[in-house]
Amino acid sequence: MTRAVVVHPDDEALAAAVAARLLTRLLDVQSVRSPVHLVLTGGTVGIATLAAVAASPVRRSVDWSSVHLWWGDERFVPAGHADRNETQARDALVDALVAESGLPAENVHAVPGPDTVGSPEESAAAYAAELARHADGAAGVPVFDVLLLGMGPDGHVASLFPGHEGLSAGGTTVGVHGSPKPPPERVSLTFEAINAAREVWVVAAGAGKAEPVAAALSGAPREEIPAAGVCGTERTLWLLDVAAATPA
Ligand SMILES: O=C(O)[C@H](O)[C@@H](O)[C@H](O)[C@H](O)COP(=O)(O)O
Repeated sequence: MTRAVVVHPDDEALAAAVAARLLTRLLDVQSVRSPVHLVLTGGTVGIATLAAVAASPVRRSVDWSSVHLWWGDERFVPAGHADRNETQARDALVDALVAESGLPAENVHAVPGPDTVGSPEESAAAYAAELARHADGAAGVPVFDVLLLGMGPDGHVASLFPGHEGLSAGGTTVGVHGSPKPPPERVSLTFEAINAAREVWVVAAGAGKAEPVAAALSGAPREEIPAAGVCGTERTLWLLDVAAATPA
């Protein structure tokens, strides 16, 4: 497994570069295997990256008919709610891929919300079952080709927060309560599921991320800095802007 850190001038350049890197990676993977499994993230930079993919002419080079989209975490709010990572991803890119680029609607694997299940735990169980239905590795999830993660100022990734019960959860998914980042109820992939990905890309921008970035890269305990606990089986990329890469 290799790890690399790539730094960009600012958040706009970062989102554009991650989009270009992602599209190129999808093309490279599709030249050797199919289907491709991509895990999306919420957050400012995560969604900006999807918007940059939508704006790129290279988007037309990808065979979206054999791509599956998943989420690393989801807020436990109803389908269509503005706070859902899915809603923001659909608005930025996903609905256009379904309407115009041949992405099958059934390949968009949304995490169930309170409009269809009764609790974050029920949602986590349903999402785990969907992941298992597409599993091709021993981990009970598809072997994700790229798993995108934003990172919070406390070092959280997905909805794995410092000191929270999700950090030690077994299995592939976990229901989260009392999230310090609103909304409080969420569903998240576990470290086990995240680290089954071939490539994990942590994307972070802004001075507020510099301290957890430095801590994660210097080996902080994942209980304190969850971002320190993510690792792709083949590669881990830290894709940053200068502000996030510059410790105070
Ligand atoms: O559901 C969420 O909120 C996201 O999945 C979360 O993990 C996000 O990626 C980070 O909090 C970074 O968000 P920003 O890029 O907006 O700081």
